[in-house]
Amino acid sequence: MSKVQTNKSSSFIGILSNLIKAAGPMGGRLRMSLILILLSSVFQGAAYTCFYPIFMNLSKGQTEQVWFYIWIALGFVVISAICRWVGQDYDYGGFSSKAQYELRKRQGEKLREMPLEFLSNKRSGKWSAVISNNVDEVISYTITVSSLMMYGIITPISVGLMTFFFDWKIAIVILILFPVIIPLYRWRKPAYDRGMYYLNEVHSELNAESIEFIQGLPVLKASNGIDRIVSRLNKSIDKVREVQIFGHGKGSTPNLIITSALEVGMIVSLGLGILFVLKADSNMMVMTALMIIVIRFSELISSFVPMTMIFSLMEAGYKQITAMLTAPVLEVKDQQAKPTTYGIEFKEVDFYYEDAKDKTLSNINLSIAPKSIVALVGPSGSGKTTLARMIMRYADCQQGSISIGGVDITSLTQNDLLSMISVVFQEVYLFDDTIGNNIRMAKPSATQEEIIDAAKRAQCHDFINQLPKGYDTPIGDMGNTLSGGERQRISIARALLKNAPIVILDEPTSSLDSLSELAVQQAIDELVKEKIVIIIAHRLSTVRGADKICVLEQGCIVEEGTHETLMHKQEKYCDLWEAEKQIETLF
Ligand SMILES: Nc1ncnc2c1ncn2[C@@H]1O[C@H](COP(=O)(O)OP(=O)(O)OP(=O)(O)O)[C@@H](O)[C@H]1O
Repeated sequence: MSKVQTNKSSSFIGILSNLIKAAGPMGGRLRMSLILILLSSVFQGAAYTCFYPIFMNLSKGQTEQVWFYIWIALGFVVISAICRWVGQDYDYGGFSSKAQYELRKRQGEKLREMPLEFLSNKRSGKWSAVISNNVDEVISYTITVSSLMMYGIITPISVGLMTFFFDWKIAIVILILFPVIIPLYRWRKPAYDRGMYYLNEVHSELNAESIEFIQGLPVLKASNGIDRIVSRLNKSIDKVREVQIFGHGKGSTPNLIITSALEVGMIVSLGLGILFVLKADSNMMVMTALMIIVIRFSELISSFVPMTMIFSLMEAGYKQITAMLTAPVLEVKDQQAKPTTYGIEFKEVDFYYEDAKDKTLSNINLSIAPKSIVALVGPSGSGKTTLARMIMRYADCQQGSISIGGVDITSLTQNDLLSMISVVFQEVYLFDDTIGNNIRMAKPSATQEEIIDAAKRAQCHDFINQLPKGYDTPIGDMGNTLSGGERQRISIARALLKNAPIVILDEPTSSLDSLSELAVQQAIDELVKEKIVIIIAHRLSTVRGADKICVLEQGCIVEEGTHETLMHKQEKYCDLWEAEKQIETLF
């Protein structure tokens, strides 16, 4: 995730303008709602200000004037209420939900454009937190929080300013409060922002760890590896606790200081008011009105302080959303049409993962002829999977180029590029849908006959037919009753339906028993007919017949050729082959 500026704090107006930006196409409606709520708080202030003439005229016994100002006050209250109702229509009129919907759609599109490298396990937890939690924080509460803040600050300021019409000394007494609150608020805001930013970060991390933990639970239980992951999860939970304790410690004291300063300020206001009355500089009735107003303000202003922290939380969420929406995407440079031939060419390719210290692939030069089978072999971590992923533009290489049919893959749209490639992974992901729809995913327009044909060729038609609802059986209803081999054959049926000219096989049979392996191998044989095949293999015996075998070591291709030529050379490949034979004789 790109770095978020934690040191730069926005002003109140700056945050509002960011929230308006986050609302996207609903931003105009939000701006109007905020203006209406601002007007509502000003008219509320005007209604309070009417207390002065009401009380002044009451003391003079001028009943008509009293009624006149009561009606004016009522008028202001009604206007204030109308502005508030229309303003809050942003929430109850469904605009806020629409803004969330649009923002999440924008994020979904962004995810599609991001390099797959950005969607690795660790980050997917972060992105899921941004899409679910941050969008909710930033959009759902904008009106509620902004209203409380405006009524807490704009209403008292308006009363203070309007009081000048009646008694300038009392007006100054009211406005004295604000030079106290505003610097205190400005002093604390960067710390609140930082606290909320870190809270956001540790929540995202916790989200990522929880997802990984839940998804990996069956494997973890089986492999006795649960303690290690639980300790990672616990570490994330501890971090959240630490940040919360730190935040509460840092936040509570200044909050208490601000709230106490306000209370003292109000008592000072009243004291000064009484002093003016005693010195006969001010009217007793103006003083009575001031007391009512100040008591009412204490409620309004006290809600302002906690709201500032929620505002910081919203700002932190906004920064995460912005970081996501501005994350780098896979750009299509000099867009070109999809090629008609599919030979693959790596030219002097260097690649390193964002967080890696060394190159993962170094100076890769590789030609894969149309309709040929190329096997990638080598020790674990040598870069086989990374090399194969580069063909799908998992991420862009930092040096060199990769082309298909003479067209640089960076000149192809993602749809065009991915339409040419089928991948069969070791781990099969089946979506929470019916078996038929899981196969159809590869070609949404496919007819039922095409799906059945693909399933037959992938050796899975018979077991699907035996299920109570056949192809309409929901995957979710089956729990874990599908075997690894059956899941793998469904994924091969998907690839067969897609009928892409390039097939990448990422050790699809390595975790299967020999019976399943045989069925899956038959399905693979059907899939790879007349295709370019790139196969990542641990067991050399499975790729003996490949047209080209590339041996990788520390990100470099150190040998390439057929099985026979490499055996003849008696170097790296030959050593790996001999080692494999020795292991086989042990079992
Ligand atoms: N998403 C990633 N971010 C950072 N480093 C990664 C990532 N994926 C792989 N690596 C690192 O890149 C190197 C090559 O990994 P890769 O998976 O390509 O090797 P491999 O030969 O396919 O290994 P294996 O046979 O164990 O699957 C390893 O050091 C690995 O830790």
